[in-house]
Amino acid sequence: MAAAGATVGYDRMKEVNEFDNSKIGVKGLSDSGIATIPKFFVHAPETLSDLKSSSSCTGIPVIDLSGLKSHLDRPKIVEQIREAARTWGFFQVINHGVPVSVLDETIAAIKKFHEQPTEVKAKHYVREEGHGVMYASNNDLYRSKAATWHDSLQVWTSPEPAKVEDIPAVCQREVVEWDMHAKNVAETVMELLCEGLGLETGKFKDLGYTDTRVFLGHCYPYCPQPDLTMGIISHTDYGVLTVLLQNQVQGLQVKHRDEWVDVKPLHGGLIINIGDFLQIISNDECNSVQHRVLANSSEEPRISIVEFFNADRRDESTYHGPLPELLSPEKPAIYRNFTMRDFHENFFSKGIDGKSLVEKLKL
Ligand SMILES: O=C(O)CCC(=O)C(=O)O
Ligand SMILES: [Fe+2]
Repeated sequence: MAAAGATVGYDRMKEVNEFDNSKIGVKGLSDSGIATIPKFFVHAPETLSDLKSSSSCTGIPVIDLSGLKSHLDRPKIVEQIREAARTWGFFQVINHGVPVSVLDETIAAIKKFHEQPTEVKAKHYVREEGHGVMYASNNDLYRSKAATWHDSLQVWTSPEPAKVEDIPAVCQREVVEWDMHAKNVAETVMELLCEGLGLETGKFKDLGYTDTRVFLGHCYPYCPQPDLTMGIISHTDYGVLTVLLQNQVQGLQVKHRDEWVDVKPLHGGLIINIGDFLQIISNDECNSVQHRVLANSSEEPRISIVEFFNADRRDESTYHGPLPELLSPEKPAIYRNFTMRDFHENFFSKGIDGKSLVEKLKL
């Protein structure tokens, strides 16, 4: 008898391989006009039963950075960021210094990349994570239980930057420029977080957290059966901090007080979220929160630009852990010390979903 859920004669791995080898991505499937999605995209009933946003709350905090240079406003901004990092783990910043025209141009360039004909994009289609440029559908296609409805262009920008000529021509200038803008915003936010946590000025910058970066340009094309799959499954980001830019197509949700809350598009805003690494070294003063993207039911593709900031993974032997400055007899360490080797082994063994990285390092 076949196992529950399995269909006699269905060879999942064969279908996944055929899809991967075709290099058409979900954008290609969507453009072909299919009315039903291939079975390997269909998620388990537990995932699908919980797809609607259940919260009536207005959404993640929006923090205006325009008063940063004012001695009166700065302490208020520091407090807002500290509070948002602790409670929501997600917030939007406005008046962050990056011109809105740059946000629009970056989104447009990534959209253009994904809208090129398959044969043009196929030249970049590879599965070699960790360096250079990689365009693929579902970075975790061979590790996940079910595939999700998105394709991504991934560019490693620092400390070992991809060769500029390897970045697709339609978005080369925009990717390189965005990397610098995202770095500036991350430096500002990390500095404000340092202030809020009572850490020495420049602590996160000195630790090199804005020098280790990966750029991702996701595309969530129209999905004909959005109730059967996901855009990206629920996960936490594993690094220090993420800077996220989205177009006007809704889909991102964050978990807050056990409910899914929509992150509504805010033109001109940039979303910031805390990763597992920062939750651990801040000894839970900052929170790395579960988030996910619903499969896109609108004709317009959802585009998001994600820049991950992390500790330098080349140094495998230095120990990281809760910062001693944040510990006291009342607030003892919640996590054990770890090396980046430990951290990455744990990350890749867990797959993208689950909260287990933080859990595994708990004392
Ligand atoms: O597309 C988005 O808005 C979120 C993407 C995301 O969570 C990720 O790449 O880790
Ligand atoms: Fe994420």
